[in-house]
Amino acid sequence: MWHPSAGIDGRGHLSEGRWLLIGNSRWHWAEGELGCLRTWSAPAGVGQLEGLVAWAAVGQVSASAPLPLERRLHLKDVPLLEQPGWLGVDRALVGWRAWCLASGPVLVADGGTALSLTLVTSEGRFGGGRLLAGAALQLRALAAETAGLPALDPPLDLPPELWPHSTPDAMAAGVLRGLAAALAAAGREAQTSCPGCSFWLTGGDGPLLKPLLQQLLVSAMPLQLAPDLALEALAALRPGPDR
Ligand SMILES: Nc1ncnc2c1ncn2[C@@H]1O[C@H](COP(=O)(O)OP(=O)(O)O)[C@@H](O)[C@H]1O
Ligand SMILES: CC(C)(COP(=O)(O)O)[C@@H](O)C(=O)NCCC(=O)O
Repeated sequence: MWHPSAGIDGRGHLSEGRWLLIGNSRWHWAEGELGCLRTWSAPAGVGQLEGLVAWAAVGQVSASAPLPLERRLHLKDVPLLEQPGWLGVDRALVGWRAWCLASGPVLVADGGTALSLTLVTSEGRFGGGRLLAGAALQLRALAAETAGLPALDPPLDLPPELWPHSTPDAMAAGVLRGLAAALAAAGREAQTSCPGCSFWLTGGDGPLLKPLLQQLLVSAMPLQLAPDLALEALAALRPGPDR
C-alpha cells in the first residue's frame, strides 16, 4: 500500500531502498524511504534482494536464502527499554514504532500468524503482552483437527451476519469476532494498568479486525490502524544510503 504521505524525492524518483521483514507465514517488503514507503507481502522466498538496506526475521532463516548477514537487524538494535532476550524482533519493532508515533504508552496488536499483544509504557519500556493463535492459524487448526470442518483459503472476509448459517461463514465469524473480543478486553485492562494508553493495530489481519474492535472498545481509548509498523520501524532504524 502507498502511505498517504507518499512522494517523490528531490531527484524526481523514488529512493532505491528496500526493507524486508520475514514473518512466520509471509515475507513483508517495503520500498522507497520512510514517509513514502510502498509495502506488500509475498510468499516466503519471493522478492528481489537488490537494494536491500536492512532485514529482520522472527526466526531462523533458511541457509539457502542469500540474505546479507551484515544487514540483518537484531532485537538488540531496537531501542525498546527492558526487552527480554526472547522477545520476537517483530514485537519489539511494532512496539517501539507505535510508542514513537504516539509519544505515550501503547498497546500494539499485531495480527500475524500469531496475534501478539505488546504493551509499551510511557517511558518506552516493554510492559509484557499476550500471544494468541492468529486468524488463519485458528482456521487451519479447526480444519485439521475436526472431521467435518473445511479448509478456508486466505484472505478472509467478515460475514455480514452476526449469526451465519453456513459452516465456512460461522467459522470466519467465530474466529474474527473471538479475536476482536480478546483485543477489546485487553484494551480495557491495559487502560487500567497503563492509563492514557492508545491502541495500535497492525499486521495482516489488522484491517479486518479494526471495525469489529472499534465497536467494542470504550470510546476513551484511541484506536489507530497502522498496517506497516514493523517495516516503518525497520526503515527508521536503518535508513537508506542517501539519508
Ligand atoms: N493473501 C494472504 N495470504 C495469507 N494470509 C493473508 C492474506 N491476506 C490476509 N492474510 C491474513 O494475514 C494473516 C497473517 O498475517 P501476516 O502479517 O502475513 O503474518 P506473518 O507476519 O506472521 O507472516 C493471516 O491470519 C491471514 O488471515
Ligand atoms: C509471537 C511471534 C510468533 C509472532 O510472529 P508472527 O506471527 O507475527 O510471524 C514472534 O514474535 C515470536 O516468535 N516471538 C518470540 C516469543 C515472544 O515474543 O515472547
